[in-house]
Amino acid sequence: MQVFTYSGARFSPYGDEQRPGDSAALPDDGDWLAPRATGPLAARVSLPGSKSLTNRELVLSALADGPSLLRRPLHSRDSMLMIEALRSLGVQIEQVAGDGAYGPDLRITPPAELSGSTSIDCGLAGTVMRFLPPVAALALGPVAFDGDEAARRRPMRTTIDSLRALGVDVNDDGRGTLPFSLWGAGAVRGGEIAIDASASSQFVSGLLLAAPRFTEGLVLRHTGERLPSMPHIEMTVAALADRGVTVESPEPGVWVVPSAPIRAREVAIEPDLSNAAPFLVAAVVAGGTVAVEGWPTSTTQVGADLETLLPRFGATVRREGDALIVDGGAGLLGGARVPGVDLDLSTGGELAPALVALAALASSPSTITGIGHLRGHETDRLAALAAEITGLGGACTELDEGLALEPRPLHGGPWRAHEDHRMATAGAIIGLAVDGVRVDDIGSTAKTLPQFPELWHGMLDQGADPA
Ligand SMILES: O=C(O)C1=C[C@@H](OP(=O)(O)O)[C@@H](O)[C@H](O)C1
Ligand SMILES: C=C(OP(=O)(O)O)C(=O)O
Repeated sequence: MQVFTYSGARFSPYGDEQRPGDSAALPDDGDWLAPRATGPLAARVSLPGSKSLTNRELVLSALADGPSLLRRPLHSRDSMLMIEALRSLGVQIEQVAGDGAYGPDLRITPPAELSGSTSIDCGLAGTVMRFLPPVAALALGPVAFDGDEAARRRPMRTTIDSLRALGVDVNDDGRGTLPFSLWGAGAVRGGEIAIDASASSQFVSGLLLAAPRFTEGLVLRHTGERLPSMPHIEMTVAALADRGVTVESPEPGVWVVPSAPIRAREVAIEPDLSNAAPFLVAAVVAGGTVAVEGWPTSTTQVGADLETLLPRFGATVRREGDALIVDGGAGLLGGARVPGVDLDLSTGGELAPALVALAALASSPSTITGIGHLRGHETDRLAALAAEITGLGGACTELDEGLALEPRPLHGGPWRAHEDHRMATAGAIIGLAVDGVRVDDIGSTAKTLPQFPELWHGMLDQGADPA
């Protein structure tokens, strides 16, 4: 069995070896020359597991009443960071042989008591920095949290304030970001607290995941004006329900979590539907079809919305067997008209970079709103998308809560990933249609999809027979 390593800032499931497919496209300066599409596609793509599901199930398994088994989990930098952090809190996590194409299954055995006196590297993973502090508060002893330089710019004040409101001893420098530390008392009493989760749904999810282990459970009230990414909160509530914990929501923005055992279970992780976005968008650009295999019939993943979003750009979408198939017809490259869109993406901000890249190639203007909170993602995604699209000759301007795009002919040039996996894949989308787009850090895709370069090349190599 292939040995997966969990070390190094740039995670690779291939250990120190170079990832297949990378070398051909890497010029001397280390940039990745995005491959052009040369004709309509006829591709089938199978993707690794969902980051959001994997990291939730890792946390719930660590807090459960016995050993759990995750089948076909994601193996990427974000899941590696979660695994290492949980191990350092005393959780046993072993790789066991499974039937997944992208690595082993995971058996997770919770300790009798979580142990503190450790430090946790959050990397750039929002799920690690927002989900683990409430878990660490259940451990005994000090736990320090830090991450990448870019992670120190992501909002954390709500996590810090909510822990304090729960009576946890937190030490920070008042900036509301990493690094900070807390002193776990071995238990959290719980009760009722109010938080402002307008900067990230992960503040809510992090508290809900640990709350069944609070002595009195939790009544959580969101007080801010907006609450992004609701499907991710629904995913958290559903994952808890599947483990025997019923979270009630008596009114919008209020969740009531009982103090209850979190059941151990075996769970199969669905493919990552947000990571399907660039592949499915490729069919709209290149024309022809891209099928993503293993598309769930029902899911809490917001990537499911691609089924209704991509037709707005002129594609047709169908299901065949277990696959979702996007048919781009002649495709933008074959002369099909790809209309711009007016979209509110407040529920699915994760999909924004791929859809903005497509909108930059569209033949009429687009406005994408409801995504102000993307300024606190891996990078300020609104500034980054506007800068990179403008750098290639496009017209993309920032709005208060979104982006406005006008059709312009694009030219090749550098595309900076800003350490953001979804910026890197957005550059790959534009590079399908524009010669000479060079992504500076394709390795950033290792955050949630280390196999991106070879899957992308593999998709393009499966072009339709011109006859
Ligand atoms: O809970 C989760 O797994 C996530 C929630 C969302 O965060 P925000 O609410 O901060 O956008 C999403 O964008 C992120 O990629 C994953
Ligand atoms: C915002 C994202 O990640 P994170 O889980 O680090 O918040 C993302 O993957 O688009």
